Amino acid sequence: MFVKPIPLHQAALIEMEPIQDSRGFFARSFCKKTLADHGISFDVVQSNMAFNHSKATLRGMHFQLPPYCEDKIVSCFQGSIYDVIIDLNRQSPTFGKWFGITLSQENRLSLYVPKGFAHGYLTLTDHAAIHYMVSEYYSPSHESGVRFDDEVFGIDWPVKDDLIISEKDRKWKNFDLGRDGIIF
Ligand SMILES: Cc1cn([C@H]2C[C@H](O)[C@@H](COP(=O)(O)OP(=O)(O)O[C@H]3O[C@@H](C)C(=O)[C@@H](O)[C@H]3O)O2)c(=O)[nH]c1=O
Repeated sequence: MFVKPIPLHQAALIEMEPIQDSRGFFARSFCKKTLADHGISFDVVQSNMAFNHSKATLRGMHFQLPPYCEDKIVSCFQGSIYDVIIDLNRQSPTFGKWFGITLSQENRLSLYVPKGFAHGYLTLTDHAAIHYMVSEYYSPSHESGVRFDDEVFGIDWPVKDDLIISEKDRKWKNFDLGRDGIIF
C-alpha cells in the first residue's frame, strides 16, 4: 500500500499493491501503521458503503462540524466515481482549494480526506459502489455542506448536465471565503 501526497495540505492518495495469482489478487486496503509512517493518525469508528443506481449521481459536498469533524478514507470498489475534496480548514495553507480524482474498480485508488475538508463524488458509471471509513461517529445535528456548483470553488465536474442530486445537496448556502470555514 502506497501513500502519496496530493496538492492539498494533509490530504493523500492511497494506492493498493495487488498480489496477483491465478485466482485473482490480494491487496491490503487499510493499514494504520503505514498511514502513521506518513503522518496520518486514523482511528476507524464506522465503515460505510453507498450504492448508486445511475451514472451522473452527485452526492456532496459534506462534512461534520466540530466536535464531530471526521477523517475519511474513500474507495470505489464497483464502477467509477470522480471524487472531490475541498479544504475548508481556515488554518490550512490550501484553504478554499479543491482537488478531484477518478477512483475506480480498475485503479483501486483511495482518497484520504482529513478533518476540515468537504467531500463529494459524481458517479461516472451505473451501479457505482462506494466504501468509506470514518474516524468519528455520525452526528445528524453536526452535518453540514457546501454546494457542488458554488462558484467560489469552481469545481470542474466532468459531467455537468442532468445530474441526479438530492434536494438537501442542491440547497447548501453560498460559501464566503472571508467568513466561513472550519476551525477545530
Ligand atoms: C452519512 C450517514 C447517513 N445516514 C442516513 C441519513 C439519511 O437517512 C441516509 C442518507 O444520508 P445522506 O443523504 O446524507 O447520504 P450521502 O449523501 O451518501 O452522505 C454521504 O455523502 C458523502 C459524499 C460523504 O462524504 C459521506 O460522509 C456522507 O455525508 O442515511 C446514516 O444513518 N449514517 C451516516 O453515517
